[in-house]
Amino acid sequence: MDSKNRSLLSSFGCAIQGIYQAFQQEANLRIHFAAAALALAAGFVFKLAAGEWAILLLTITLVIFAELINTALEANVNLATKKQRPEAKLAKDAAAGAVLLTALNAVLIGLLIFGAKILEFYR
Ligand SMILES: Nc1ncnc2c1ncn2[C@@H]1O[C@H](COP(=O)(O)OP(=O)(O)OP(=O)(O)O)[C@@H](O)[C@H]1O
Repeated sequence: MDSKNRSLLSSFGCAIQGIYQAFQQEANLRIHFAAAALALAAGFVFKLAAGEWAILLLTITLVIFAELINTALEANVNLATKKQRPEAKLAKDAAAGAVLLTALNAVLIGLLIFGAKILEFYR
């Protein structure tokens, strides 16, 4: 294997390791993965259409993406300073706000996709 392919493979390995480490350390990320698993299972139960699957997968990816960026940013801030700094607070709170927005969006998308189907199921 040439060095370019090896470094591509090792970058991929680092990325997977990053997701795994964040999963181990961040309770919120575990909650997002659990919610994603539930939503995917519900998708199979309710036999979603292709367009609905696309929106659901995009929504799940967006939440997990935001939580991973939030984790990376938190680690970076903690590395940069151990002191209480307004800039550190802004960085952490803005990143947490980004996660909150994606999570609220996910709840709305979940209601739009599954709300009517669940009501129909119980009718
Ligand atoms: N160095 C700092 N300077 C000023 N405020 C900080 C600093 N570190 C953290 N904070 C504030 O304290 C809050 C909690 O910080 P913490 O590092 O525990 O992260 P968190 O947002 O609780 O994330 P998690 O629970 O996922 O680790 C932050 O949202 C921020 O408002």
